[in-house]
Amino acid sequence: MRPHVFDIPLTTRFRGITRRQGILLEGPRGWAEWSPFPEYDDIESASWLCAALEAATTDWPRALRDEVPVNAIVPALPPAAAAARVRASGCSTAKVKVAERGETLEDDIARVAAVREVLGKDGRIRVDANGGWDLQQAATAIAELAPFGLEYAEQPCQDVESLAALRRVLSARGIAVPIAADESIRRAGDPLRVRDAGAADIAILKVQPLGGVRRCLELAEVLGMPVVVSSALETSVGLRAGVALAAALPSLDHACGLETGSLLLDDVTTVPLRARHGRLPVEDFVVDPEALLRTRADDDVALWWLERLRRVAALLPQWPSTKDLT
Ligand SMILES: O=C(O)CCC(=O)C1=CC=C[C@@H](O)[C@@H]1C(=O)O
Ligand SMILES: [Mg+2]
Repeated sequence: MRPHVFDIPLTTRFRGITRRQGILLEGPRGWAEWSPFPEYDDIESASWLCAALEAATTDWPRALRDEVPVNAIVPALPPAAAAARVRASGCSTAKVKVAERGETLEDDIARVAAVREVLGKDGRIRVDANGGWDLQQAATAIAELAPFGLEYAEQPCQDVESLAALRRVLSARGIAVPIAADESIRRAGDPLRVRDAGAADIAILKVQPLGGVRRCLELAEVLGMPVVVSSALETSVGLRAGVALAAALPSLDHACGLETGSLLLDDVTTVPLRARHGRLPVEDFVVDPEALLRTRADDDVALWWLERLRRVAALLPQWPSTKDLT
């Protein structure tokens, strides 16, 4: 499997980064993406590599649908830019980033209000705080945002105990905003703690961090709560795995967070996975050799990623052979 290191600028800053980098690998069953965020250590990055191995060496589980609904993704932008993004997406659900460092609750309210204006009363809005609030701040912020109509609040606080406490506080105050867990599942030693602690109503599942499509299908079953399939900000190669998961889930009641291809300035397939009328097709892709050239990382970046891949592959007993990685 010859690795291709890619480096693609983002259209706008997202989760503190302005470029997306990673490795594409072509295996016997197709192309796979490995793109753990740069600050993740080797152990955490190993489950991302299990997901790539699955994509490269197996076929996707049987698809139960031929397209999947997606949400528009709204980074921490000023209200007018947030509104423009949602309008351009064609989606009737939007996920709005809130609790961004350096911003205030007023910024969040203005952004959510602008998105509600575009979507009208029938559109759905979910917010994602990435654990940026403590319990008190979360209770206040969700109470202020609830009148705009929230489908759910994703990872309002960092730890499982605070999420569980927040659910109790909201329910005692009669605020009917469901809580979704993202980092508390994908970055947790035990992803089932969220269920056992009563910390969430909805589970966010991301294929790469959770080790593959099949692993996510198993997790969805044992978690026993509605799931939302979401991306890890991948190229179309990585997004395809998310689509495969969304297509194979027995029930899919929520739009998926797989519209993030629109945040990349370039992509690697002949037809990039982009939403049309708020949906993505469940279709295979063709990698474009010219796009591979265009998106190729410079030597320093490539060396860093190849070295990282060698170290992390050495942690996986099932990895075919390190000499295949040159
Ligand atoms: O869920 C979506 O609509 C898009 C994906 C998304 O928001 C994220 C992808 C990758 C990293 C994260 O910071 C972020 C998230 O927290 O969900
Ligand atoms: Mg999230």
